[in-house]
Amino acid sequence: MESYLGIVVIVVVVALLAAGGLFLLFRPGGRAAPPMEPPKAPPLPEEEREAPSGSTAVGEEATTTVPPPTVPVQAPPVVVPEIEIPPPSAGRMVRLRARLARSQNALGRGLLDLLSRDRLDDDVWDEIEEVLITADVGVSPTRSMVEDLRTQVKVLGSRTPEEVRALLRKELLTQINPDMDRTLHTTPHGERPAVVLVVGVNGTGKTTTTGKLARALIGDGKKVVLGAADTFRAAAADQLQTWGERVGADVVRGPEGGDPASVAFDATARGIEEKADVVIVDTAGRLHTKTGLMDELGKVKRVIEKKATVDEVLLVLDATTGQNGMRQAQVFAEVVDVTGIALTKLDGTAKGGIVISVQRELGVPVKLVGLGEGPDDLAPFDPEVFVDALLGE
Ligand SMILES: Nc1nc2c(ncn2[C@@H]2O[C@H](COP(=O)(O)OP(=O)(O)OP(=O)(O)O)[C@@H](O)[C@H]2O)c(=O)[nH]1
Repeated sequence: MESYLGIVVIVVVVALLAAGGLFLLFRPGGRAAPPMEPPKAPPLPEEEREAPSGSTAVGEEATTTVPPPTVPVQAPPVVVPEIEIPPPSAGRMVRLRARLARSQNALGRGLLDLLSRDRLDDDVWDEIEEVLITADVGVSPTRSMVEDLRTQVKVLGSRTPEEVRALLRKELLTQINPDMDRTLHTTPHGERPAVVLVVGVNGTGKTTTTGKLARALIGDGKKVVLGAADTFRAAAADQLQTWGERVGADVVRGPEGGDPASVAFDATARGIEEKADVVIVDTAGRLHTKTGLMDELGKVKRVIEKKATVDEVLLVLDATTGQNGMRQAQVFAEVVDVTGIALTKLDGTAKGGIVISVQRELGVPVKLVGLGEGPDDLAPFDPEVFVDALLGE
């Protein structure tokens, strides 16, 4: 009987505890304990919210992988290259004349110092001759200069520094010959553009000069088409393409190792089609054999002439290569009628006298000079500015 009463008491106590618990849980205004949430992973960027690529699918063989989700490919933004507006070519040589400092020190100052000495004996004249030869003036122009200077110094007698400078200025100008026609012929002929053929040994700065020239002409308000007929070197065509894109000039190119004449023809045709003022054709200057070069350049020129006139054959010559460069230039001058010289890297040499010797040797004027690596560092050659820069004015 006692054990029966005990069981009843336990049942009553349990029932009371249960009722209290229920009351606590569901009392008015009360809240159930929040369920435990798993910790939140940091939010993924949009494209990563899909299943990771290559993840194993549930219920599949462990070796089977799910193909990567197709992530919508966003088209890259269209980058429209900014077209540059290059400055006009006029006055560039004045702007760049300080770049002739090395020639000024070696040639201009050297001569001024020697000619200012009180006594000009044979030793001094030998030194003057040496300065001229070292600056690449060339043997025969040096002789004629020394002779002229000797005569004039005798006439002058005692010399003031101003007189020496004036004397030297006059003599250098005579040697450079300011009367030569240095105009770059780029005027179109009615419907047909003018054509400039750029020739020279690779490495002289030929492609760079072609690109710089295009900029200068565009700066002067002309419409230009470029022909990358140096098909021998793919990099040359790429380089030209970049130059063209920067200034909005069309570049016609062919397959690597293709026929340069066909590129020249296409470029001329494009020039006519687009009503361009000038077509500039960059050629490969492989000097493997003289006949090979003659055949190649001859063909390029003939093919252009089916559609237009070749107005300029511009020979690019590296001023730092001295007599070696001069010999190569002579080969080009023998195979094609050069009408002008573009003398590059004149900023990097003390041998400014090459202006005199190259004109004398080839009988054609220096029309353009390269005075730096910048895109607008190509200037129409101005003899007076050049001589004044040499003499430090
Ligand atoms: N300082 C200076 N550097 C120049 C001048 N002209 C060209 N160069 C540089 O000379 C370097 C060599 O040029 P090149 O190897 O001749 O290259 P390129 O112009 O493609 O010539 P090609 O091989 O004939 O096509 C380049 O870095 C040019 O920027 C110049 O007038 N002055």
